[in-house]
Amino acid sequence: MEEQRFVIEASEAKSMAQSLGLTLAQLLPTLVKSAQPLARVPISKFHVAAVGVGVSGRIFIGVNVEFPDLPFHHTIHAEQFLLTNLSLNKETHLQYFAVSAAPCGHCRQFLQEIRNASDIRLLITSESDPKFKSLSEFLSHPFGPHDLLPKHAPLLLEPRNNDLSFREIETQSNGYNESSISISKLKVAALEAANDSHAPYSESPSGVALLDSRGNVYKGSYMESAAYNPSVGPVQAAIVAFITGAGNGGGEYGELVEAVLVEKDDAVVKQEHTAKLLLSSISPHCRFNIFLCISNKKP
Ligand SMILES: O=c1ccn([C@H]2C[C@H](O)[C@@H](CO)O2)c(=O)[nH]1
Ligand SMILES: [Zn+2]
Repeated sequence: MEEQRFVIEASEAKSMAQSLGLTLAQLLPTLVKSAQPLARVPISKFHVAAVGVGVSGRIFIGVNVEFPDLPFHHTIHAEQFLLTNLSLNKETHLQYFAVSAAPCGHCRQFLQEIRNASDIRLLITSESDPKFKSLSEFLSHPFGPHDLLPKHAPLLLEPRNNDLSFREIETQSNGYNESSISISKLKVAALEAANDSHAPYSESPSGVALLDSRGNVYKGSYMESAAYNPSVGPVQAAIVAFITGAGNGGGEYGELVEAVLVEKDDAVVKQEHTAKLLLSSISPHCRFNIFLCISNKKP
């Protein structure tokens, strides 16, 4: 039960709503306050929670996560956390969400990565008369995937396979002896995450897998924004997986002991240095490994 705090199964969500005489959408704002303490906000102390419902009827929670000692752009906004949580759980569309404060411009932009984003409905619980309104009311004249991609290209949350693999003969690692089982396991997980990565703008998908001291693996896929800057890095995505999966949201980053990043050898956007920086800051003893992959997609 504790482990379910960032995802509520559809049947449970439905019975919660029914017992309160509410629709699923109406239930969302009632869950925001209890989610706010899950935010990790050592810098601002400003707890943001976003609670959304997907097409499956499952409810997902997102909170903001800040990293002291690093520049602000590493921060994960609650809305980005929410979308990462949906993506990790293979939820293909976000319908409604309630959030404790008005989404910033950067989050309004990141939400554009979802198909028919303007129809997503959102409610701000801190308003005096909170009501669901369409995202298009918060961001008119949007710039988004439709400006850059072919119409039928898979968007964020939609199934994809980037068709990445390792070369037959391993050519590159950081020199670390790859004999350990944990590294091979992480390598497979990080490649899966890279194959799920939403990186149509740079065509530089990447994935990270993290191992904690209890042997649990957490995967994270890089997710790009058409406007570039609001993108979510693969380490950030894996941290979301760690926070949501590490039991009651209380996992300490110091429990992370091993990390594997997989990215393309000819990527124009490279994660290596940023990933290393973020990981070494939050868990100084976490070993970092990088493995390069190739794309089997025909140009
Ligand atoms: O849309 C927003 C705006 C801000 N924040 C977070 C970022 C930072 O942690 C804190 C203060 O800006 O609130 C969000 O999570 N979502
Ligand atoms: Zn934001």
